[in-house]
Amino acid sequence: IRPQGDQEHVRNALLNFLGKLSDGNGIPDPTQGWNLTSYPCKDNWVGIKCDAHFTVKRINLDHGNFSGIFDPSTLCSVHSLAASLTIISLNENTLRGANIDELAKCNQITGFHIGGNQFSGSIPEAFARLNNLKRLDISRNSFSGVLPDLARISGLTEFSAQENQLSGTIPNFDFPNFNTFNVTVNKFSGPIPRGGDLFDASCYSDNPDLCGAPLTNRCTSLPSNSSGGNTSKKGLSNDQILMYSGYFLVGLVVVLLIIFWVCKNKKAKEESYDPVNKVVAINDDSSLNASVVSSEYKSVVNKSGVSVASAESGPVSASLVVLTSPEVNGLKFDELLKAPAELLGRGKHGSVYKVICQDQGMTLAVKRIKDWGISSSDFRQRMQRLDQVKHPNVLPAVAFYCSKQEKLLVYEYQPNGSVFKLLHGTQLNQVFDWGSRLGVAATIAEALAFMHEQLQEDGIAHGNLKSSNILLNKNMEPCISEYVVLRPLLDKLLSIRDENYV
Ligand SMILES: Nc1ncnc2c1ncn2[C@@H]1O[C@H](COP(=O)(O)OP(=O)(O)OP(=O)(O)O)[C@@H](O)[C@H]1O
Repeated sequence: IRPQGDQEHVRNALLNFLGKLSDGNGIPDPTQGWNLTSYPCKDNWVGIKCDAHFTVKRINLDHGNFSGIFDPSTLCSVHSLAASLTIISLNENTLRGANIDELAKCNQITGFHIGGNQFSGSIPEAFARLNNLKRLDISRNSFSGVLPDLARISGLTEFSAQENQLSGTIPNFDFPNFNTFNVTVNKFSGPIPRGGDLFDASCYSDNPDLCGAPLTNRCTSLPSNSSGGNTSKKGLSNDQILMYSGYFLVGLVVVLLIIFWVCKNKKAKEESYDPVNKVVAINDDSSLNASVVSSEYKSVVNKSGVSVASAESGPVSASLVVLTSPEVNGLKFDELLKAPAELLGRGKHGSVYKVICQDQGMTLAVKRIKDWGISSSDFRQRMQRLDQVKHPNVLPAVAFYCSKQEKLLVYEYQPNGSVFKLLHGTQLNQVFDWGSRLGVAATIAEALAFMHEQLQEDGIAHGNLKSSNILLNKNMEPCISEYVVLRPLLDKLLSIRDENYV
């Protein structure tokens, strides 16, 4: 049995509800209850059905001659009523509606019957939240607009909506569950959903734009969603659309993660690329073909991101540095390094490769220096200092690469061999008489004197002057090559002495 206070609340709510329903006139016959001197369950108000605990379960005021307003908020905002009411039946009155969406608060409702009234406007979305609804009768009113997705209410077995002005598509109801279905005389359009043919064509008649079984007019195209129907073009419910969108988003995230992972790995691989090993491999196996050599050089350039630069660009840490040289200005260095290469020879201090750049019409000689005990910064400083000192008989480096383990020097290729080859007769058809030899010696001595004078303060000497490092340029002029490749012998002796002393 409900406490007195609660019953008073319920009584007040019902009287409020009736007041609006009857437009303030109440129930004409006082013997029917509905007054402040009695209680709805205890005194058996007309139209009220309660259970054994005096809880209001049903309100049935069909044919009550009511012409006011049905406002569900008067009932459903009272917690105990909202939790107990299962049926509201107001058929065959002349009622209009207000706050109809508030009915969703009475979520125990299993039957809502307002057939034969004057309700108008659209059916609120909130109706689709009446999860316990089994029977819905909104027939013979003036409802318009599209239906909410009532197909979400899984237990629905009766839907009577005939003689309204409803439009849009018919929700994808679970027709096999239904025992009553009627949407005649409306403005529904599109195909009758799957299973809808369980009901006769008479249940669909007078909807000119409806098509498909059980109607005789066939659907010619996919249903249009422009009228705002609650199903998608392919008959997907909102839930399904939401679900597929979720799958799509998860898929997208996975794909993006994979792309991110692949890119990261690629970058890590590029960063961990060690040109030394490749060069060593070439050095260890002279039968390796030229393209291997060139690809190694290419990766050096790619890694550094440096192409031909002017002298002002200066050194780039652990990367290829292009020094000034009129011959290579404007030449793209990566293109140059893509070119085929061939091993020219191995000396005591490293190997030299001939690299042919056909596009630019240039041929270069690249020397990889082996085991040179000099720091990268020292090497870089020497190269840059040397670049400032020019002599026509000293072959300038056009570029260098410098990392902790690796040092490369790039020169213009000199086509006429070395003084060593002239002296030892390996070059045929070359006459190297004493006059020419003295001329070469004088030229080299002069060039050397110039370099020593210029670089005196820097303490930079050639350190490895010999006939194989005196090359003959295209004019058969002798040029000192590989200046600065080695520290001067004196430096070496001093460092050996220091090491022993320590
Ligand atoms: N710029 C160049 N143009 C043409 N040939 C070159 C050039 N630089 C070097 N060479 C040739 O490449 C070959 C190998 O040179 P490399 O300097 O490695 O040998 P090396 O002088 O005998 O030894 P090292 O200088 O290491 O003591 C030599 O025959 C040399 O004349």
